[in-house]
Amino acid sequence: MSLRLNNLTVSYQRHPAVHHVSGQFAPGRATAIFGPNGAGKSTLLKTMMGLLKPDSGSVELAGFARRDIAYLPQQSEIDRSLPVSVSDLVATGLWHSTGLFGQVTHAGRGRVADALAAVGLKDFAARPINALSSGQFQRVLFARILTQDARLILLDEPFNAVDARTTFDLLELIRHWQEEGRTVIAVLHDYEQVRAYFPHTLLLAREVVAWGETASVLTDDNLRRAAQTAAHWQDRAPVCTVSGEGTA
Ligand SMILES: Nc1ncnc2c1ncn2[C@@H]1O[C@H](COP(=O)(O)OP(=O)(O)OP(=O)(O)O)[C@@H](O)[C@H]1O
Repeated sequence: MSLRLNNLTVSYQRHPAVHHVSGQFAPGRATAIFGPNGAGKSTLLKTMMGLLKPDSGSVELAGFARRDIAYLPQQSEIDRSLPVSVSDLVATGLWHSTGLFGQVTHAGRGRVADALAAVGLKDFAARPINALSSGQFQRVLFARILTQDARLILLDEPFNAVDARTTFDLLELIRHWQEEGRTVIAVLHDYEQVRAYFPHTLLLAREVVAWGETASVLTDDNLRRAAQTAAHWQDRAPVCTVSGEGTA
């Protein structure tokens, strides 16, 4: 199983947000995508998920089917007003096996209960999702990933507006996922979290600044280069010569 980016360029109105990015994610490990604001991190994740179309280059998913991939967007992009319960939402992680309108089986209900227990929300199954705190809601979304049994897990700033205890518990879950050989790719802003839980890092500033083992990537020199690159393009983002619009 591997996930490789081949010379990937993704633009909005021809302004590249991700520019000629190539490399391979470490299989069965956790990689952090780290970089300044506007560096293209979310754009890259959405492109890997197939939500944005690249102008050029490709995302090569060898050995992963679509059903193996879980994607957690930023909480701000999720509509929580739907009148569904915690267990209903977690059960949507089973839709690959149940079909969109299929009945959840007894075994499926057991998986939902196990997933809720694993994220510390055993007694929350019947709670409406709009009656949860940000931290509790993030636990529910991680439980959904557990029921899906995803092999490739993409997380966009999963700990934004999440309390310290929940962050710690979910980071431990990410550690456990690696022990199970799952590939985790997460956009993060917290340097200490990256160093403690993510053996690999892609430092992105529209282009790859560095990509490899976290200790060798997050050096003062590389971080300075990433900040300088960001300052440069924010003044005047160039129009890429590659034609096409990024939005799928
Ligand atoms: N829908 C869009 N339409 C036009 N431009 C966009 C759109 N989404 C993002 N951009 C621009 O693309 C660039 C990369 O944005 P992206 O959200 O991928 O960065 P990021 O690294 O995730 O940023 P942050 O850390 O601030 O969340 C930014 O300049 C942003 O303004």
